[in-house]
Amino acid sequence: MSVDTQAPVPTADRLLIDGGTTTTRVWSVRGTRVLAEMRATVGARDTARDGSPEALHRTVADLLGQASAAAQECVPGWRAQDVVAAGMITSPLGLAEVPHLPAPADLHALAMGARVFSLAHVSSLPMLLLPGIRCGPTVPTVDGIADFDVMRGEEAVCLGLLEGGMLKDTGIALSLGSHWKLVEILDRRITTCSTTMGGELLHVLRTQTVLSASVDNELPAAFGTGDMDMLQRGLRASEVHGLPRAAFMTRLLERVPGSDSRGRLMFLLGVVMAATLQAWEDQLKGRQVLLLGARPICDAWHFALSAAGAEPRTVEPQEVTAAYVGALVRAADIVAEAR
Ligand SMILES: O=C(O)C(=O)C[C@@H](O)[C@H](O)CO
Repeated sequence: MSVDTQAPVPTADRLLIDGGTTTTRVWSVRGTRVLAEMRATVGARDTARDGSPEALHRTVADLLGQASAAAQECVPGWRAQDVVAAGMITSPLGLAEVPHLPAPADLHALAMGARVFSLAHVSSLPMLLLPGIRCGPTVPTVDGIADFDVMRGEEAVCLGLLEGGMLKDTGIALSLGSHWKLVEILDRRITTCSTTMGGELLHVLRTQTVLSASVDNELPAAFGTGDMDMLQRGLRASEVHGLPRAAFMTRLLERVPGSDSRGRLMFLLGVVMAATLQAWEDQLKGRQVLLLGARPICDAWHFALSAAGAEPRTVEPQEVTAAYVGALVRAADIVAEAR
């Protein structure tokens, strides 16, 4: 007789939150089917900058309302039973803090570490907040700080990719959001991660420094040979001269006849990437790496990692979203089953 060990197909109506460093997304779902997605460029970074979580709390309340209205419009009778959230929104810069779980951890451990909150100013529904994961010693020391790291949000995506079979039982994923984070998975559990502020650093250099006059606002949607050439030159400049000097070269390039703002942004991207890649190169050589992020950033990393001897593969953004949604729904179901 065969025993069916498959999890039952989820059917509940829910609101899900991915609360990141710079962006907050809310999905209304039936089971794992997304009915609507709402987003705003407000996140944990705003709480840090303002010294108050007010803007984030207000944004979350608005997004939950909008996602509910959109779901009810497309599925009459849709009614959320709860809100499930992960990411920086479960940090002290978010809605309420849930302590990190120690690595190694799997989806079941994540669900068991979740906490239910009642936050009436944000939603009338119970809110299940999932923890992030910490890697390294329980209490880090100054000397050992390089061996310590944390994540909030990326663990849900990676565990969702594992559940969906996109990630093998053992593997590496590189998440390319506000923070660039390398996540290692061993025997279906997250074991380590290494984080750089690559995304935020690029954003700040591009928008808040003198370089904002030298570069385009957005990366090109698709790269041509000229783009790749400038990316490569930025990578090299950073390796040889270090990030602060190579970043200034972006401005100096304005004096080069024929140089344009698109090429200079590609150069700057290469500068920031090289400074990140240095720390990871040995670990990645010969390894398959799943790239998770916006298409242009993934394309740039695909190029740099291939050149560094790794085997990168880009996961489509809709598959990353499906993995995130799947992990949040599964974790909430595990919590419900355990009650
Ligand atoms: O857990 C925390 O407190 C972090 O600062 C982790 C951060 O890097 C997020 O993972 C970004 O998504």
